Order: sequence, then structure tokens, then C-alpha cells
Amino acid sequence: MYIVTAKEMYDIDHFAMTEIGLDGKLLMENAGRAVADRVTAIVKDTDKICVLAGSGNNGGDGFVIARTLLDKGYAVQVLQVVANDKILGDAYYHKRLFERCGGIISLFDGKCTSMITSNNVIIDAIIGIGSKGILREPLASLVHYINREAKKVISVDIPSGLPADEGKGEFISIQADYTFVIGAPKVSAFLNHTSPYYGKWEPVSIGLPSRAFKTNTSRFVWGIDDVRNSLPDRKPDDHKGEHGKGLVIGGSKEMPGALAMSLKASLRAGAGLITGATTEGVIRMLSANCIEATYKELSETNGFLDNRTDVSLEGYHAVAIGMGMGRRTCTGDLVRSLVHTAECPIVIDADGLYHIKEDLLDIENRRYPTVITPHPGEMAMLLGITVNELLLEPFRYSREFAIKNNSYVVLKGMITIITSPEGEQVVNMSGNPGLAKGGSGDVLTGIILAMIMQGQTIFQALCNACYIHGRSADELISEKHSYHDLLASDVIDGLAKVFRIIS
Ligand SMILES: NC(=O)C1=CN([C@@H]2O[C@H](COP(=O)(O)OP(=O)(O)OC[C@H]3O[C@@H](n4cnc5c(N)ncnc54)[C@H](O)[C@@H]3O)[C@@H](O)[C@H]2O)[C@@H](O)CC1
Ligand SMILES: Nc1ncnc2c1ncn2[C@@H]1O[C@H](COP(=O)(O)OP(=O)(O)O)[C@@H](O)[C@H]1O
Ligand SMILES: [K+]
Repeated sequence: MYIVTAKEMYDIDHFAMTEIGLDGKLLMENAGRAVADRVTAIVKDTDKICVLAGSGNNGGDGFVIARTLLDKGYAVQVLQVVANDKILGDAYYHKRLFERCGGIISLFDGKCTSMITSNNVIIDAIIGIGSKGILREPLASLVHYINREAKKVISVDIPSGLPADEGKGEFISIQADYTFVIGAPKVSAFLNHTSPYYGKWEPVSIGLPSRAFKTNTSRFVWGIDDVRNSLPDRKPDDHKGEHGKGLVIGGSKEMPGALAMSLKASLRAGAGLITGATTEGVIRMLSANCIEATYKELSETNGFLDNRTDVSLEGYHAVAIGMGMGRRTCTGDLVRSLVHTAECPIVIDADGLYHIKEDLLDIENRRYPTVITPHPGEMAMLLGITVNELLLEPFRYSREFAIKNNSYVVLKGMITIITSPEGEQVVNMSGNPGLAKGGSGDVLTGIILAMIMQGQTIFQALCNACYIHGRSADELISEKHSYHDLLASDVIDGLAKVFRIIS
């Protein structure tokens, strides 16, 4: 599933019309029919439906939806929210068809809000991706009224008034219960501040050729088919050496568990051999608990790692660093020296990110892949901006950081954005609020480390790891756990089921 900006969607429409020859009226017919089909699945035969049609092609879709529902026998009428002379082109064509089929259209007079309350379903085709700036009157007041009074609101393509793109914090938008997005979801369906306006959403296909998407966007949602297509199978004659030898550096007297979770998750996710490099005290605590891992003792100052041991990374296929190590200056020296010298992929998480903040040039200059896995607070810290600024434009900030610093960025959150150093972006939607608990990120880092060593590209490894991590939490919530009680260590146990589902 591709994700588009408004401009990309217009380019895709344009490509379909000029290069392929698909007619605009036909695309509108397809859009309206596809949405009407979905609407029939969520309304009752006895529901009274009011379609609100605006001036652009979104309104045009509304007329097709109204005609299709009328033909199926639903009680449907249209409230046209702009003057007659504003309905032009393909939308006018479909308005005429609706009228000729016996459809009734009322003109919005700035009041007549009784139609909003006397119908149990409102279909919002007021405005789509052509929305510019904040919604003007009288539409702004109408939208406020709908949000207050309407019983069930179904938006067409995008909740009216909501920006399609990131970077826009001020708007007046319909609060939809459902949104049927046309062709592909828009970026705003994946942002913390705009996604709630969509309600439940799903895409509908309108016959736009996949070539049109491939040519115009490189952003998409990673799904289970992508995992199945990229995760290598295990061969009967495999040996442990083929599944990677990984090193996890972290832990401290205050946070030993973070290291334990990364180690266990990495082994459960398929790593061949995993070593935990940490303080003597942490090794003592973990070794009986996580018996499949091996351990390497590093030097410490008062229970926190320092840079006095000469850590050899020879023979390791990948390294993860940062979990539970704390923010002592002595530990920072260790992190920076390893980032500088590691001749293998390195994953930097948690406190490791804090320690590299002042030395991003070291990352940019690395000749081997670097992966950073920040949550929004850590990413904002690296960028020197606020979390709010970051979350307004997470795609842009991630992309600019990844390209500038020659690194892979896994920006974690309700929706996780994975960006390659070339700027390719993937969104992971698996996972749920049960993961909003200490340790979830340490588990993810362990899975990432394992995936990187399993014969996929680094980018595929990151996408697969994020999907599998979130899917484990989703399966656990659907079976025996709740958002409240789920623990990071449950997510490790849940991996077993996810791997069975995938294979
Ligand atoms: N090629 C096509 O015909 C297709 C069009 N589609 C539909 O077309 C939509 C995009 O159509 P348009 O480009 O015509 O744009 P819209 O229908 O989203 O809206 C444009 C209209 O809104 C008005 N407007 C913009 N900002 C406003 C504001 N702040 N306050 C009040 N009014 C404002 C403009 O004056 C213009 O009349 C998509 O969202 C989708 O629903 C899809 O059906 C796909 C195919
Ligand atoms: N509400 C949520 N919905 C989906 N995933 C979530 C949610 N909250 C957290 N997560 C996931 O849980 C993990 C949390 O990572 P992080 O914040 O680093 O945790 P910690 O540092 O405590 O280990 C990330 O993978 C994130 O995407
Ligand atoms: K709309």
C-alpha cells in the first residue's frame, strides 16, 4: 500500500489520465462506486443518508455515491454546500446523472442544518485533497456543527478540511467515524495530530495503474506479504554461523534488564549467536536468566561502562549498543570509540543516541551501515527541536536526517517510520498501546540485530523487525493480554506465534 502527498496523488491522477488514457469521469465513477460499496457494508437498510457535496472532484465523488446508493434503494439525498455555478466539469456531469436518476439536491443556505440531524448517516464529500488553508465560512461552521451533532460520519478520501500533507498544525476538520481513502492513503493518515480525524480508514481501489504509483512515490506501508517475500527461509543444513554472530553492548547497575531483553529478543528472532557485553555485576545478574547468550565483561566505573577495555569487534556480524547503559561521560567515550571503529553494521538505541549527539559526523563518515532507533523524544534531542515540531513533520525530519547522516532511521511511535540513507520510506502499522511501556524498545533493538544478520537488505531487516515486533504485541492483545498488562518480555514470547504465522 503506497502513501501519497496531495501533489503525488495529483501526479498519479495526471499520469493515469494522460499516459494511460483513463478518463476523469470514469475515475470519478470508479471512486464513487467503490466508496458506495463500502458504505453499504456499514449502514443499515433503514438508515437515512445525506451526502454533502462540495465544489471540487471530491463533491463529484459524492454525486456518484448518492446515485449508486439511490439505485440500491437507500433513502439518500444530497446537500450541495456550494452555489450551483461552482459545480463544474466531471462533477457537474455526475451531478446531472444523479438528478436524471431522480435524485434530490438541496442547496446549503448557511443554515438548513436540520438535514444533518434528521439523517442518521452523513457522507462527507465536501472537500478532498484540494483543501487550501483553513476551511472558510460557511463551511467552517458547518463542519463544527457536523462534529457536534451528526450521528455517523463517513468521509470520502479524507475528512474535509484536514490537510493531506505533513507540516500543517492548524486546520478545521471533519471528525470522521470512517474514511474511505481513494487510491492510496495520504500522509496525514500516519501523523499523530491528524490521523485521529480519519476514524477507521481503509483504501478503495479506483483502477489507477500500479505503474502510476511506482513512478510517483517511494513511500509505502510494510505488510505481512512484504515480510514473507523478504525474510529468508531456513535451510535444512543451516548452522548457527549462518544466522549471525551479534554483540549487544549495554546495561548498567541501574538498568540490567534492558540488556537482558535485547539479548533474549535477538535469540528468539533467529540470531545464531549472541553475546552481551556489559559490567561484571550485570553479567552476574543475567547469566542464570538468559542462558543461551554468552557474555563478555567490560570495564566499568561505579557500575557504568567505561572506555578502559579494548573491545574487539572482530568476528561479529553486527553490533547493537546503548540499551540501559546510562548517560555517564565515561560510557559516552566507549560509545563514540565503537561507533568510530566498528567495521560492521551498528544499531544505536536509547542512551547510545544521547552519547552520539555531539558527534554525528562520526556516523556520517562510517563506511558500514549505521541504524539509529530513536523514539520521538530521542529524535528531537538529536535534531535540537521540540517533540511537537518533530511530530508535525516526522517524514521530512527523518528523511533529511537519514540522508545528511548517511544512516538508517527507525523513528518509533504509534506508527513507525523507517528511512534509508537514500530517503526511501516505509511505515509500519503493526503494534498497539500495550507497547507503550519500558522495555519495548529494547526488545525491538534485539529483533533488529537478529534480522540484520539474516541475509536481507538492511532496509528489509528493519521493516521486518518492526512488523514482527508490533505483530507480536497485536497477537498477544487479541488472545490473552490487554493494553494494560502487556510486558516487553511477553512480546519476546509472542515472537513464536508471529514466526508461525509468517511461515
Ligand atoms: N481525477 C479525478 O477526477 C479524481 C478525483 N478524485 C477526488 O477528487 C478530490 C480532489 O479534487 P479537487 O482537486 O477538485 O479538490 P477538492 O474537491 O478537494 O476541493 C477543491 C475545492 O475546494 C475549495 N476549497 C479549497 N480550499 C478551501 C478552503 N480552505 N475553504 C473553502 N473551500 C476551499 C476550492 O475552491 C475548490 O473548489 C480527491 O480528494 C478525490 O476525492 C478521486 O475521485 C480520484 C479521481
Ligand atoms: N501506542 C503505540 N502503538 C504502537 N506501538 C507503540 C506504541 N507505543 C510504543 N510503541 C512501540 O513500542 C516501542 C517503544 O520503544 P521505546 O520508546 O524506545 O521504549 P523503551 O525505551 O522503553 O524500551 C517502539 O517500537 C514503539 O513503536
Ligand atoms: K471529504
